Amino acid sequence: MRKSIATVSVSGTLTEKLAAIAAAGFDGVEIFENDLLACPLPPEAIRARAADLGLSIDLYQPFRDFESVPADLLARNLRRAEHKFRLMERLGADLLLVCSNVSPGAIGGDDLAAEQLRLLAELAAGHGIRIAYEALAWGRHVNEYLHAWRVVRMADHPNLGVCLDSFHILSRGSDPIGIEAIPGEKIFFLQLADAPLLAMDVLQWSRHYRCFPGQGNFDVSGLVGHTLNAGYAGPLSLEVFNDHFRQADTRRTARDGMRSLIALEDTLGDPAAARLGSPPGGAARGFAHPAIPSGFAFAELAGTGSPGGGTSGTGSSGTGSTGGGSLGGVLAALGFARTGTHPTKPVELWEQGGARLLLNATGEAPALVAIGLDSPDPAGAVKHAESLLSPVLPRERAPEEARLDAVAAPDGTEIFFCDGSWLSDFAPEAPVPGKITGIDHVALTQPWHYFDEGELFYRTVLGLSPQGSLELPDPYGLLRSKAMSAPGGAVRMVLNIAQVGAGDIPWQHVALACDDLVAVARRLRTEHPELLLPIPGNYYDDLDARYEVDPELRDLGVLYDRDERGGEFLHLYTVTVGRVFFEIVQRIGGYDGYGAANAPIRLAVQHSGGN
Ligand SMILES: O=C(O)c1ccc(O)c(O)c1
Ligand SMILES: [Mg+2]
Repeated sequence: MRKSIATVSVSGTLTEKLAAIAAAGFDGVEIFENDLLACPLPPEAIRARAADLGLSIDLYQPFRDFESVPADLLARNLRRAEHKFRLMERLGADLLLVCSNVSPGAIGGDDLAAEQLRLLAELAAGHGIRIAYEALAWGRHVNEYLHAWRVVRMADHPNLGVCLDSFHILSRGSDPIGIEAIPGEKIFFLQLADAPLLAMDVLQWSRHYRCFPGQGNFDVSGLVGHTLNAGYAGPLSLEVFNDHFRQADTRRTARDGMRSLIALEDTLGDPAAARLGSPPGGAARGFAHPAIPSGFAFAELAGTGSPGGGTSGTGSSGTGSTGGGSLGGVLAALGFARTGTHPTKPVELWEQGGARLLLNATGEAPALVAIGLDSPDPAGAVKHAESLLSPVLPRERAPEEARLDAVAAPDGTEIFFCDGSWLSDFAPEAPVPGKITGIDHVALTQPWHYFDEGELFYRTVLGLSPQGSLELPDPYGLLRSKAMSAPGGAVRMVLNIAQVGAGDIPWQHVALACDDLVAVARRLRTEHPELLLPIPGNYYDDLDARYEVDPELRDLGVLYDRDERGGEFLHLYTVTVGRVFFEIVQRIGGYDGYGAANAPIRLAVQHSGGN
């Protein structure tokens, strides 16, 4: 299907927007009036610019507060429309979006609205222009899409149809099945936006929190399915008002919008996937995906060598971090052993149980740089990622080394798709037995303004489903956090926003699973107490008040959480090395969360180191 986007959806000047939209591969644009008014180019030059870029101008918008007005105002509105039609002729646009009147002075009654819209359509016809009437969710009288359709049907003019906008329909909880009752040729345009579920005034919600399909909680793909069933053959057009997008990189946002439409189309191609669409508040929507990862193959940490040698990164902030400790030293203290080295690269394999960590001696401050995922079809996974505009990373490798395909996540983390053959490069010794059984999850910081892009990437490229979104208090602000997981929790990722208040949150972490956290904590407390993040006594006083937990947790610095079903979570944190720290977790009784209630305690200690 043709893909379009409203210029209001991305940052920049009109010419910057057009260039970015074309570069992202869109076929057309909706020109938002403010962008045109502020543009120094005359309409003819904008038309030529769009044509040079291969973009059609699919719609001009919005035309406001036209219908349901007293006679004197109608005359003025028709004059205003006449000016816009002449502008559109110069621009080469033949579809005008008219949104339902929001003015308190608008007069009720469908007869009047229909009669006046009919006059407008007749005037438009003289210019070869058509009118797409859109019910704004906060329209004074017309605020439901089926109401807009009734008015359009009553007006009965070939140059008048409806514009459907997924936000206005789904934000009001209207059932989109009714779209199928509208003849496809009377649906002149389809605008798409998703949004997170928020209990707030619908106008504020629409103007600040819309996002691309797949980034929020609406079943946009289900709505598109109904619209196609009705016979709609026009473009899928993104129309997103979002405070972050307005500040983000123009090209990056346009590309992300394109990714969302490609992923949405994937769900349409597969009726079963389309049916996975969830109602507001329901479970995650599924995207068609060839190869959902089945586990963590490894996490790769850059920066340090072994405990004895190599570079050792130092903690960035004085407290809550090891002074000059190396990642290898921390891993050894956690019970990991170096089981292999790469034949051609300064990379070591460290293992314990099913947990595999690569230490890559790059000489930089320690950081989590890559994640290996076990994939049932690595080549298919990369092709899928490429189809969703993710950059595939070039790899240098010796001919005898295993082929490893990787793509870059929005935060720069390299994501490898693995089939197991990579391990033979390291010729590993048998891993030492230990209490740690595997990687439970990794937590990555997303760049400021690109949180939604991160979610869409993990959802569509990796096939993970969002588990829930949280805002966690931090001493200097609020940390936005979202957990994503593969079925059964085989792969779990936590996305955190990278900026709180004025400062960056630089940390990433790897959480390791174990079956006996108390035993791990006892050993650390005895042998390496300096590695344990100190947890305030006040936390344990509160824990005592809420739950009857073993008093030993306080001595060991182990944190605790319990879910409504009685599932329990025991976890501890190490101090930070460079940008990285480790968490060790034990899930009991089907606990499926991440100890979010305890994260603010950790953040405060990491920031202040107990001051
Ligand atoms: O917020 C608005 O005013 C507005 C304008 C035009 C649209 O198409 C829309 O969905 C909302
Ligand atoms: Mg709209």
